[in-house]
Amino acid sequence: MADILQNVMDHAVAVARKAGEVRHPYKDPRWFIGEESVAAGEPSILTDDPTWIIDPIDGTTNFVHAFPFVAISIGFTINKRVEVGVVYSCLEDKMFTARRGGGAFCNGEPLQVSDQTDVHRSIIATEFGSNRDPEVVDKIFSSLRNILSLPVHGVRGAGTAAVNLSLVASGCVEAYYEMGMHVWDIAAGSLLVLEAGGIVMDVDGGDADLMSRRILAANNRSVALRLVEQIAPYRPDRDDAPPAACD
Ligand SMILES: O=P(O)(O)O[C@H]1[C@H](O)[C@@H](O)[C@H](O)[C@@H](O)[C@@H]1O
Ligand SMILES: [Mg+2]
Ligand SMILES: [Mg+2]
Repeated sequence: MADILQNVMDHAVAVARKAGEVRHPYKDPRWFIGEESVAAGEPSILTDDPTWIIDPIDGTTNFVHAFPFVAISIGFTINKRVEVGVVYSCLEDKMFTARRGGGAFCNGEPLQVSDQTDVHRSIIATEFGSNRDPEVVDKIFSSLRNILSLPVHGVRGAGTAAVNLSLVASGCVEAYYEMGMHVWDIAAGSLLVLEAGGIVMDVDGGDADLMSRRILAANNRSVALRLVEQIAPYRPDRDDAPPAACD
């Protein structure tokens, strides 16, 4: 694992030098999008530059309540594409790693998504999120009712987007969707799913967009598209939306 991260960091330095950059890729805030740095006022703009996208604790509510799923999520992008993803599920002691074109692994063992094509025999992961706006809550429950009524085998939520994505990559659930989470919740995990043979798209079936705060990750297209038909979509403010103007 240390080797993978070192290679990536070396790559980041090489890309920077090639571009004539003198910035240090591990220290310049423009090379990071982190939950805590953004909360502290740093920008949340994904550029073509090598960028680390970090969530130090994914599953904060779980952590506070000792609900045993908490993860560290580290993604690395170049040209806005995730090149490396690392999710460490702390209490399970599982280190999930993926490198674009290099497969996905859990503690060094290769991962493969489920081969189930029938949504009725699937488990779907999702989250309720933290938005209590009645219109949003209605959409969440509408999607849930539609999916439960398909019917599916079950609906689950680990309380962390990164772990939910690791569950798709591991073949434990067939799909995960959510609206309202952030880029640092999903950057690393989305590559785990792709490299384990799955797909990642928008909840309306369009192209995935890391900054859109919407994701549907699935083991295959047929399960994903059945879910697209059931999901009542809404559009949270994008992660790269300009800050609201002050009076
Ligand atoms: O625990 P954090 O890092 O805040 O991330 C969670 C996010 O805030 C919630 O909206 C989602 O539903 C969870 O899946 C995230 O993992
Ligand atoms: Mg998070
Ligand atoms: Mg967090």
